[in-house]
Amino acid sequence: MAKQISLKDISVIFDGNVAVDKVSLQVEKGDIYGVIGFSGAGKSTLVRTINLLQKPTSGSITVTNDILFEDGKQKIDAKQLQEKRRKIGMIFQHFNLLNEAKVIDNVAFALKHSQLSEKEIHTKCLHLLELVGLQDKANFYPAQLSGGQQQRVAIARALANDPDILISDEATSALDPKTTNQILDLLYELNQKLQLTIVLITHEMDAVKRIANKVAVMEDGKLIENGNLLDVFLHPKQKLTKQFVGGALEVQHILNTYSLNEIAPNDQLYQLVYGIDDVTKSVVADLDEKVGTKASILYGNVEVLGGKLIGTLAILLKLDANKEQEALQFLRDRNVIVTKLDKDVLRNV
Ligand SMILES: Nc1ncnc2c1ncn2[C@@H]1O[C@H](COP(=O)(O)OP(=O)(O)OP(=O)(O)O)[C@@H](O)[C@H]1O
Repeated sequence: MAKQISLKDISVIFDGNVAVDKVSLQVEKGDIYGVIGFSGAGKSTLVRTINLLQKPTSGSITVTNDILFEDGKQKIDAKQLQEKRRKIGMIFQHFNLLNEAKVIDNVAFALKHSQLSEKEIHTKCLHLLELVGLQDKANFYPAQLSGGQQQRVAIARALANDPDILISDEATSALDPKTTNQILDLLYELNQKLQLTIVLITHEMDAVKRIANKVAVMEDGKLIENGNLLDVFLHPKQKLTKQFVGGALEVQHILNTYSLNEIAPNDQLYQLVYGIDDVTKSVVADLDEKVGTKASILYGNVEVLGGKLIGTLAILLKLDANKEQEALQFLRDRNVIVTKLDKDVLRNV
């Protein structure tokens, strides 16, 4: 796959505060690359360097074979940068539409510098509105549309210059869950139909899980983990990543609802994450049968990730140390990712 975006050792420092700390990221053509992290992690700042809306303090940026920034300097002139930016569409949380302009004029706005005739612009805008499912809303004003529809207008506008890349900066954060999924599905459809590379900034793992093929996790300006979605999901290395995958926050919330104080000091809580290939097999039933445990299931969930079924369980094991090791080995031999859940940490979540 061709490299579309290459960020190398990018740092962004604001008045001595390091917002992005030596981050390197490679995005290939056709990727939907999720960039996830809590508020203030540096996601927006990093991604805004791709089109130099934010100049890095150091590092290099290459987009579709052109070096935009290197050795502390911009490497293309203002006109080239303008052209480059047109090939990088952006959508935002608050849509950023012109409220006094009709939907079609909002889309046409992005083409005001193009060589197209007025008629060609009109035809193109109608086509773009059709692409996002809003062909019947061309003459409406933004205020007459729902949030989801307004975001569709913003997507049509972002696609007006036939970009290779679309940056989505928390584009679904202001939308309800159903509309969020509809917008995510639209982005996926556009990715497939137009071979559009998408960089998806979000704080919601569900958004990443729904459409991304790759994911990068950011914390305190650093990229702490990245890779193929399934690899990261099944083998999370960092504590924060473990929290994001497997609905860990939800697991913790549910576990907290149990009376964990009643659990004996030697009883252990584990989170199990595993691929489900054979629906007739139960990993916990096998564990009980083969190792002689009596695992108690406190939480269970199955979801589809990259087309694969992934199960997440939280179980309680009452075992002596030897037996516990045997149980854990049994699970690991079956490619189950086992994470010990700290009861004290849980109480504090
Ligand atoms: N223009 C700026 N001037 C000074 N500090 C900034 C500027 N932009 C961002 N920062 C700081 O950089 C850090 C990273 O912010 P950034 O917006 O990139 O994080 P984020 O992960 O995208 O979070 P959010 O989802 O809340 O936007 C924050 O501490 C923020 O206050």
